[in-house]
Amino acid sequence: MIYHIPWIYAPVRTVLAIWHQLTKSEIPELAKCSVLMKERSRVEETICAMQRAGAGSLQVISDFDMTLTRFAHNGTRVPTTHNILDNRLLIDEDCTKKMRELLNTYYPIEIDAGRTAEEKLPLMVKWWTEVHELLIQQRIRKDMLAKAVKESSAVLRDGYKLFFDHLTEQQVPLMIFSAGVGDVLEEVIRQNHVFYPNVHIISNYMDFDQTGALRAFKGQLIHSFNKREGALSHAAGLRELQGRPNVLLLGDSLGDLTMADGVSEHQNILTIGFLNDKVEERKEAYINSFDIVLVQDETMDVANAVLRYITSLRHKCWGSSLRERNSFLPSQLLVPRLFPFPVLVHLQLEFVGRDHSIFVPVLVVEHVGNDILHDHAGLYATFALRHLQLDELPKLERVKRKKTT
Ligand SMILES: Nc1ccn([C@@H]2O[C@H](COP(=O)(O)O)[C@@H](O)[C@H]2O)c(=O)n1
Repeated sequence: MIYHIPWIYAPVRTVLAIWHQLTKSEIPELAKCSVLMKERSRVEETICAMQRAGAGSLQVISDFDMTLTRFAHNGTRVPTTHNILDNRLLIDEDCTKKMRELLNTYYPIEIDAGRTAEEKLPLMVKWWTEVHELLIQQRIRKDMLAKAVKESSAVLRDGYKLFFDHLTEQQVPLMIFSAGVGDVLEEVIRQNHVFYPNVHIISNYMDFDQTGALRAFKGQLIHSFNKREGALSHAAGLRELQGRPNVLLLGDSLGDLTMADGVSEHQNILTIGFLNDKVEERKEAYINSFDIVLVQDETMDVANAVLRYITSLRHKCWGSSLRERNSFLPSQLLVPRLFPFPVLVHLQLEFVGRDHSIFVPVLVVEHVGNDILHDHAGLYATFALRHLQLDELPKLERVKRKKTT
C-alpha cells in the first residue's frame, strides 16, 4: 500500500533544483570543486546516522603530515616532521644529504599508484629504518627540538584552530596517528596552541639518554603502511575512545584507511582523504577508497563543516525537514530507537505518470517479518513523522509496507 501526499506533486526538474538547493544549504562545503565522492548518498546517510548518535558517540582519527599540516605553502612544500629535523641545530650537512637522497628514492615509491601496499611495505621499512639510524648517529638534542620547529616552515591547514577547538568544546577525542616523529609533532601542535587534553598521539617517539641526546626510537616502528598493527595494539587500549562507535577518519595515504582498525564494534566510519600529490594517477584509487576525496584542498573546511553538522543538536537530517522547507529529499529516515521492534522508516520519491514526470512522496515502513507490525504500518508511520517533528503534514494517504526477511 502507498499513501500519497498529493499537494506535493512536482515536475522532476523542480525536484532536481530542490535537491541541489538543499544539498548546498546543509553542508555547502561539500559542493566545493575540490570535493569528489563516489557515493554521495552513502556519505549523506553516514553523516546523518552520526549526527543522530551525537558528539558522545564520535571519535576522530587523523593522520598528521600532509593531513593536518598543509602540503604546500607559498609555492613550496611544507616539511614533514622528519624533514623539520633537517636543521643545522640538529644534524650535519652529510646527514642532510643522505636524508634527502633517501627521500628522493623512497617518496616516489610511497605514492606510486602502480605498486601495491605489499610491494611498498619492505621499502618503507628500509626508508624509515635508515633515516632513524642516521638521526641516532647525529645524537639529536632534545632541548633543540622546539627551536628547530620554530625555525621550520611547518604550517597546519587553514581552519585547523576551528577543528581542534570544536573537538575540545564537544569533548570529542582526537587521535593523531602518525608515521612521523612524535616529539616533533607534539611541538608543532604545542606551538600552534592546540595541544589540548582530548588529543592523543600514536607515533614514532624518540628515546633520549640522560644527557638529552637521541639514542633510539621507542617501540614498534610506524610507517605509512603498517598503521593497522599500531591501531590494533595502541588505539584499542585508549579508555577515552571506548563506547564511541562512530569515527571520522582523515588521511592523505591509502595506508591511513587502516587507522580505525582498532575501533571495536564500530558503527559508522566516514573517511576523508586529502589527495595532495600525483592527482591524476591516484584519483581513481582515492575515490574508490575514501568516502570523500579533497583534491589539492589546503583547508580543513570540509572536515570542519562535517564535524559541525555531526555535532549539531538538530533533530532532523537530510530529507526529514519537510515542514521547514516545504519539500524533501529521497533519502532515508532511520528511526531505530522509536519502536521496540526493528522498524525502518524511509521517505522516498516515486516517479509516476505515463512519462514518469511527476513524483510522489512515499513513506515506506520496513520491518522484519512481523505481522503485527505489518497491520499497523500506518500507525508507525504516524509515530515516525511525529518523532521527526513532521506532524504538520497533511494526512498521508498511502504507506508502503515492506516486509524484509
Ligand atoms: N624519512 C621520512 C619518512 C617519512 N616521511 C614522510 O612522513 C610521512 C609520515 O607521516 P604521517 O603523519 O603522514 O603518517 C610520510 O607520508 C612520508 O612521506 C618523510 O618525510 N621522511
